[in-house]
Amino acid sequence: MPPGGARGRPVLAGLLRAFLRPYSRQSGLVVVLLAVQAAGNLYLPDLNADIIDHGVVDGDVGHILRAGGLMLGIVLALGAVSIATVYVAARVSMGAGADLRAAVYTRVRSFSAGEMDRFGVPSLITRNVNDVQQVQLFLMSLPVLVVAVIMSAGAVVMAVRESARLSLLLAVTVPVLALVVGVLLAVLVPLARSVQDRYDGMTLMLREQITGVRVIRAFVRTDAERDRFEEANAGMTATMLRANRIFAMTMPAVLIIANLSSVAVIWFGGRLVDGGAMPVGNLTAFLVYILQILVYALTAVTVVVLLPRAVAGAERIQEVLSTVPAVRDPARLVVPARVTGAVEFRGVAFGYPGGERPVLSDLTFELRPGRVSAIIGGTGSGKTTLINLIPRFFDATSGAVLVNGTDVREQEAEALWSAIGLVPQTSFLFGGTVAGNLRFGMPDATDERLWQALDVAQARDFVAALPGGLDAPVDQGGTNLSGGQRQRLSIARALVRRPRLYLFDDCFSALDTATDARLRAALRTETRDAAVVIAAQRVSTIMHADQIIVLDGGAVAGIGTHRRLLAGCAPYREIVASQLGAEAVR
Ligand SMILES: Nc1ncnc2c1ncn2[C@@H]1O[C@H](COP(=O)(O)OP(=O)(O)OP(=O)(O)O)[C@@H](O)[C@H]1O
Repeated sequence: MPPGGARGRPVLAGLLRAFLRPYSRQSGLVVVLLAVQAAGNLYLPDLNADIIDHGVVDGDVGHILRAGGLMLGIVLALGAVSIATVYVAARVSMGAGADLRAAVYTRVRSFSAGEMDRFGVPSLITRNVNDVQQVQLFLMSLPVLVVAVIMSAGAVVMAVRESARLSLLLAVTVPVLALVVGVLLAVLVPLARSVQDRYDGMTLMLREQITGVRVIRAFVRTDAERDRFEEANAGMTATMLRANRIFAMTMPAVLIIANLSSVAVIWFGGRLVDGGAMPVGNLTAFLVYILQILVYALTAVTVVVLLPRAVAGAERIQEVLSTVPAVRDPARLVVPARVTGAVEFRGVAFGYPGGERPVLSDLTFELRPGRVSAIIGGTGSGKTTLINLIPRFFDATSGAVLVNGTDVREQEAEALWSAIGLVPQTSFLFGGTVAGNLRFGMPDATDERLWQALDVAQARDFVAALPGGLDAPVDQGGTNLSGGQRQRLSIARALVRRPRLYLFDDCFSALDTATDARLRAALRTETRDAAVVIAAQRVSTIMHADQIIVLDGGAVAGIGTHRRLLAGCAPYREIVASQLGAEAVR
């Protein structure tokens, strides 16, 4: 069902109800203040009629001054009430909007890699920023809608009070107005929804084009991509223009109805006044009420037009809020007796959600503390997937992964992660300084500790050469550093924490062979008591490991030392021969 359909509106209403609940007292106050404003505004024309009928017509200057003074007092009081309303309403909508954003953020933070993949990062950002803003915008204009409804209904009542006979005119005006507004909305609502969809598409395209700008240039696709953008931009402009053109017709349409109604009121009202059936003051008041009905109907339209985008936003937000992360802490936590860094895979199989075939199958092995274990395999053989099962980024489809002798599914995630030093395949640095990045997992680490970690990661020289050294600035994503420098800082960041279990996911590939060798030699001493797991494609990186696990198509093809595997594992021999030459396998 499209956004804004029968399912969409309850989603928006439900979301508003839930997030306005903590502000129910302030919201109640806003409604009361709005009602006071409406009552005052409805009373003013009546008071004006009184001045005309009993002051002007009777020539009673005292009455005019008294009623005029009262009018002035009411107008001033209404001004004060209006300021108070805006203040409280703004606090409610800003507060509820902030809570909504925080709720989406907290939920996204609890997502496992599976949910992240399902939504996609750009979409999660748009939902947290743009969609929340749409809902907030609607929330901010809700008081206008409330006023419009109270005022229109009140003006009808007051008009009938002024003259029941003349009110028969309303039987014509109101349906005509309803028809015009109905037609406008029927055209505008789908257009507004289409603007929202195009806006989404445009955001996605821009994100892709800006992120991939180097690839676009390298493949000489600049013109083609510009055309794609211009086409989308023109489409969006055309839709918005159409919506605005129709919206622009609203004002003249309502004005025509207003003017025709005024003529009719004066025509028929004049006759009633002439015949003595209606005082002239009531006629003026009646005119004002009719105009109020029309003006507030117009205001309501401007708010209702925001509805489709808010509904679409609410649906997308609700989708995030109602997604339960597949990886969660268990109800009963098991705390491992000892944190040793030991890892055990027991008959583990894994398939990505929606994937046809399992990516890993029947994995059984141990990764022991004090030893370097390597995982080697061709591209796509499942090395990263295997590593990701250890910190429980995904859960095994069958079998069990044990860390520190306990199933990872039974442990508290934060406790599990604090025992692990992970260096991902693609290093990621945060905007800030070198020291800020290194202290990411251990905020109170001393400078000495940072330099020690940089030493092991073979990064001391380049950091020392940076202006500012440890305080040298790092751009978001580490874009002001080379791939190898990023990689080494990312390794140092893991070392600073001195965890019991290191997971190096193919992170030595950006280093030249000599640096790679020096780094691994230094690592040996630094990580003496910890369990070290290195996933790699390069044989030279892992050949000296205590234990090498050969992955082939997601299954274990052999486990052993370099020497033993050369003797008895054909897939390993193939890998070695392809990288080091036939000589190496003789
Ligand atoms: N998020 C994902 N969703 C679906 N399938 C995935 C996902 N990530 C990886 N795969 C698939 O799982 C398989 C194993 O991928 P994985 O990244 O674990 O391999 P790898 O051995 O680390 O490869 P490389 O050395 O190229 O990094 C591949 O066939 C890949 O297409």
